[in-house]
Amino acid sequence: MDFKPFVGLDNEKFEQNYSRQTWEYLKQIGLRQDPTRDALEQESRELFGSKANMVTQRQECQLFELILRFAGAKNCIEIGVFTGSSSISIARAIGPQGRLIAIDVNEAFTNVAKKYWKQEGLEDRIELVLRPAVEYLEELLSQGKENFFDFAYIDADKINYQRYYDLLIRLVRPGGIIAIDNVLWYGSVPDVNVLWYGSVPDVNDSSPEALLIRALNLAMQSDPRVNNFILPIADGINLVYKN
Ligand SMILES: C[S@@+](CC[C@H](N)C(=O)[O-])C[C@H]1O[C@@H](n2cnc3c(N)ncnc32)[C@H](O)[C@@H]1O
Repeated sequence: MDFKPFVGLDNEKFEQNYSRQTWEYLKQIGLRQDPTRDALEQESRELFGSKANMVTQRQECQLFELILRFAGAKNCIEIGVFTGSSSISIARAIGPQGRLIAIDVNEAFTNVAKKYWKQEGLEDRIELVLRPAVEYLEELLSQGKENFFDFAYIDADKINYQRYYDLLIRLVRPGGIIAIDNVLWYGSVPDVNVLWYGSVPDVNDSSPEALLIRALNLAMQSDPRVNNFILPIADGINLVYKN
């Protein structure tokens, strides 16, 4: 694959100016206070230890909440619920008339999510599906749900990301949005073949996940069906608008 070198102006200067202090400020002041999320994160840590790092980060949740409110989204689908962080934001944003299909395979994780959905009065807006997501998305297509969803969030097993994208691009309506999490996969996705001011970055992860996400990001950049942008927050979100 040939890469075109980046020829636009860039903002590296600004990014380097974000000191540790600025990042702390952004975390403390740039995000809304959210006691439910405080409790959910603490409980996830107590119950599941380091797996709690899977919780979708607050800045992403906040961003989804705003995007969905702007878009007036009603029918949403999420792959990867864990203890409910992102589903709470989606369900809040879609309002009482909205519906979120939340898919996961782990009952212990989603029992925690259910507790917080109930506490927030969101349980009527969320349908939990405990099944492997590929199988369920295929079933939705066979039920005629093509072009049905306003928003889809992909945040589950990375190895199936391409399949999730291929299925969701059909299930989401034109004008709808797909958000894909972890598209930088902790910095392992940048490709050694992409030149950076004539030198190569010192990352070259060839794990199946890194290769797969790298290929997906690359293919999406010129996919005529969509318009997209990788946001460098959290572990990278590919925000995809279906044309
Ligand atoms: C990164 S976590 C999701 C985090 C969640 N979005 C949140 O807000 O905290 C990934 C989740 O994907 C689920 N998962 C893994 N493989 C799956 C599959 N094949 N189908 C559906 N869910 C799956 C896991 O059980 C786990 O809860």
